[in-house]
Amino acid sequence: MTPDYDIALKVNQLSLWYGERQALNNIDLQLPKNHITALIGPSGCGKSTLLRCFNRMNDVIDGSRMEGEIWLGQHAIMQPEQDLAALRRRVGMVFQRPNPFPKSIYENVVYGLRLQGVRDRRILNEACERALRAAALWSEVKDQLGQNALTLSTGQQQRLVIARAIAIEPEVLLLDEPTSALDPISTLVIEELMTTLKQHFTLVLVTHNMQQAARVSDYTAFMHNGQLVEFDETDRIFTSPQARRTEDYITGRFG
Ligand SMILES: Nc1ncnc2c1ncn2[C@@H]1O[C@H](COP(=O)(O)OP(=O)(O)OP(=O)(O)O)[C@@H](O)[C@H]1O
Repeated sequence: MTPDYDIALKVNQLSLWYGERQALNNIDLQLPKNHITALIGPSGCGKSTLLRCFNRMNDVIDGSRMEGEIWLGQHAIMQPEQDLAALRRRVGMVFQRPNPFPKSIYENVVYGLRLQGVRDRRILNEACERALRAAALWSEVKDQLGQNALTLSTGQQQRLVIARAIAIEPEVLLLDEPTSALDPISTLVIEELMTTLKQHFTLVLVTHNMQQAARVSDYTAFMHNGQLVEFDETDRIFTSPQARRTEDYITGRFG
């Protein structure tokens, strides 16, 4: 069946092994453009592994091996000759713990543009402001752009890292438990931010927090033992899941 939304990422029969251990088992999935998809499931089910496939981060893990296809738009990203730097310009990533560079706020945000060879100060300044505004951080830091990023609070650092990721205008933003190191207020700020960012980007969110998945995501994929058990609109996953395993998980019977 053809879905009634545009597809940003398409996964066909994807399997992944770490050595002998199979971590992903024959995943088929289509992630809608300009929406937030949450990946949920019990610890060790393969959420982060699947997320890391989308920018080929698993490549650096010794002994990992993948089969299947992933399409970013019209572009197959699994070929050995894939330029990984080019892929990661199109697919940005934010981790559990904010990881700003020990540089100024400004230099953190324009880092990716500088790597691309952008030298024009006016272009860098505009991109910096645009990204910080989009990351809901501009009003807090606009008078201290030269300050070391490590002096910001953890919640501000996470928004800075998001600004750094979106400054180079990727198509997809991968978020691996982006609020698990944050207090409840900073968590809410990031959740609101995610819902505004989807106007411009496709977001994929790994979260342990089912309330968070229910609050912010449009679609939810429930994984178990390396399999994709169910993918649907978030409301349907949480109100009328089709699979018994999904129901057991969301009602707290396991995981
Ligand atoms: N670098 C690695 N080397 C070997 N095995 C790994 C590696 N990373 C993950 N695994 C294994 O792959 C399986 C899936 O792990 P993954 O981290 O993707 O799950 P997860 O659902 O994100 O878990 P969690 O919610 O605890 O973060 C687990 O059995 C894990 O032990």
